[in-house]
Amino acid sequence: MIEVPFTLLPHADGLPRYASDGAAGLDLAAALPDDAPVTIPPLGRAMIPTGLTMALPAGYEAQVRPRSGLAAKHGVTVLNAPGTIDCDYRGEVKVVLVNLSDIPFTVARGERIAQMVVAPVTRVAPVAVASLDETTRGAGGFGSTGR
Ligand SMILES: O=c1ccn([C@H]2C[C@H](O)[C@@H](COP(=O)(O)OP(=O)(O)OP(=O)(O)O)O2)c(=O)[nH]1
Ligand SMILES: [Mg+2]
Repeated sequence: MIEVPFTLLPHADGLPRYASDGAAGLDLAAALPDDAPVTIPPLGRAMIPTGLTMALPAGYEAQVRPRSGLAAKHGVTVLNAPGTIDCDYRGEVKVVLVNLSDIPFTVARGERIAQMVVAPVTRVAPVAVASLDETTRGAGGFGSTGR
C-alpha cells in the first residue's frame, strides 16, 4: 500500500474508502451541506465537491470513474470519465456528474457518487520526425476492420 496524504475540507465526509477488500476504487462521497442536496435535471450536469484534496506521488494519477450502480439504476454517470487527477493537483477533487435519465436525480450529502482508481502513469518525450514506420493497419481506424 502506498500512503497518500489527503486533507479534509470542513464539508468532507471523511477519508475515501475501498468498499471491499479487493475494490479497485476508493469511493468518493458527495461533500454537500445537509440542507443543500443537489438535484440534476434530465440531461443536466453538476460539479459535486468531495471535500478532499490529495498529493499523489510523482508517477501516479487518479482516475475518477462512474459507479456502475448509479449508471445502471439511475442513468447517472461521470461526464468526463475517466476524470484525471494529476499528481501535482492540490485543489479539491470534484466529480462531474451527468444525468442521462429522463427524471431528475438528487445527490445528498455523503452519497457515494464515483470511485477513484490510482494508477501509474507512463510519460513520454514527443520527438518530431519526417515520417513514421509502416504497419499493416496503417491509417485505417474507426471501424476499418469491420463492425
Ligand atoms: O474529474 C475531475 C477531473 C479533474 N479534476 C481536477 C484534477 C486535475 O488535476 C485538474 C485538471 O484536470 P484536467 O487536466 O482533466 O482538466 P483541464 O480542463 O485540462 O484543466 P487544466 O487546464 O487545469 O489542466 O482538475 C477533478 O477534480 N475532477
Ligand atoms: Mg489539463
